[in-house]
Amino acid sequence: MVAQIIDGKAFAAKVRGQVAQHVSALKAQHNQTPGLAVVLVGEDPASEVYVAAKHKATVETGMTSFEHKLPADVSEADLFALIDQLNADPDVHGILCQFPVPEHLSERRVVARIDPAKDVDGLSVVNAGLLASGEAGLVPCTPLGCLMLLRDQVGDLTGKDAVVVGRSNLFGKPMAQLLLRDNCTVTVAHSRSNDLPGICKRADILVAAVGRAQMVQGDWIKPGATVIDVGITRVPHPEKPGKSRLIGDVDFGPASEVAGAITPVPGGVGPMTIACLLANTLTAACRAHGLAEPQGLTA
Ligand SMILES: Nc1nc2c(c(=O)[nH]1)N[C@@H](CN(C=O)c1ccc(C(=O)N[C@@H](CCC(=O)O)C(=O)O)cc1)CN2
Repeated sequence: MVAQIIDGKAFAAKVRGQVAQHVSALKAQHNQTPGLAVVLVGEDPASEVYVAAKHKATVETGMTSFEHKLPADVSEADLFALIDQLNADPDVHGILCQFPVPEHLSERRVVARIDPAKDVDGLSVVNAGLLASGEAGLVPCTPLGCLMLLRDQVGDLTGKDAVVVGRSNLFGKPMAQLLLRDNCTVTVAHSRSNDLPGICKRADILVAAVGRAQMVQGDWIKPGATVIDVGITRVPHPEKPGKSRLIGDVDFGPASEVAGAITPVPGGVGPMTIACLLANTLTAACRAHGLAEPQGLTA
């Protein structure tokens, strides 16, 4: 079997197009423009690239982008003062602080300071609780993107055996909640699970987010399974000295000979993260103005 390659880049472009259409209607019918504020602390090169990509995508979909760059040694008090100001700003519907933050700051405390209704990363305890209790909140962007790819690829997920490898608050736990909400039978496994290969081999849907490059082997995969690879590790390029390339948590070559469908790295899950951030910002703006939420762009 040769797996179908799931084109996350193309799907993300489709989602961004849908967001842009809704934004245009929101402006025309209600004179409202969704606004996203991104806070970057310090000068981490990868974070600067992601923040620039978020700004570009926000503007391209017709939303307002507010960028705030703070020095690496900013105090927690000064960062919180900015977040408080953004929480109170009616033109700002979504707020996020790009991670990682410098060591003297706590990601948990930063997220907790953001108004849950504007927490478009969906990482606050309030939004995690809403997701776990099946209520409407804001869902973390990468799991939401994976769910959209799975619904598009598989159709109805009811009754499928889904295995999520990884148990982080950022990804594994919300991914498991979303799959459960779509009626999958969900197992959350991790690097210390007994017989990880055997657990993975039961999965109709295998989501790998363990954070170890190429850990999931081809012979761990059930023939015909749908495999979603969330890992992104930058490694030296084997053939181009001085260059690097990205690899996932799944050993792609052997896995794609067994799976029915698989996301590549890059070009799979990654682009969905920013597309879903825009979708969440639109959802937050609609809720703030008491308007109907966009269909198909939420969980
Ligand atoms: N506050 C947040 N911080 C971080 C998040 C997040 O969701 N919220 N996620 C990551 C970084 N990230 C977005 O912020 C992100 C990561 C990867 C991609 C992406 O499109 N990756 C491409 C490859 C890009 C490349 O060539 O380097 C892919 O996988 O195809 C988008 C966004 C950490 N911080």
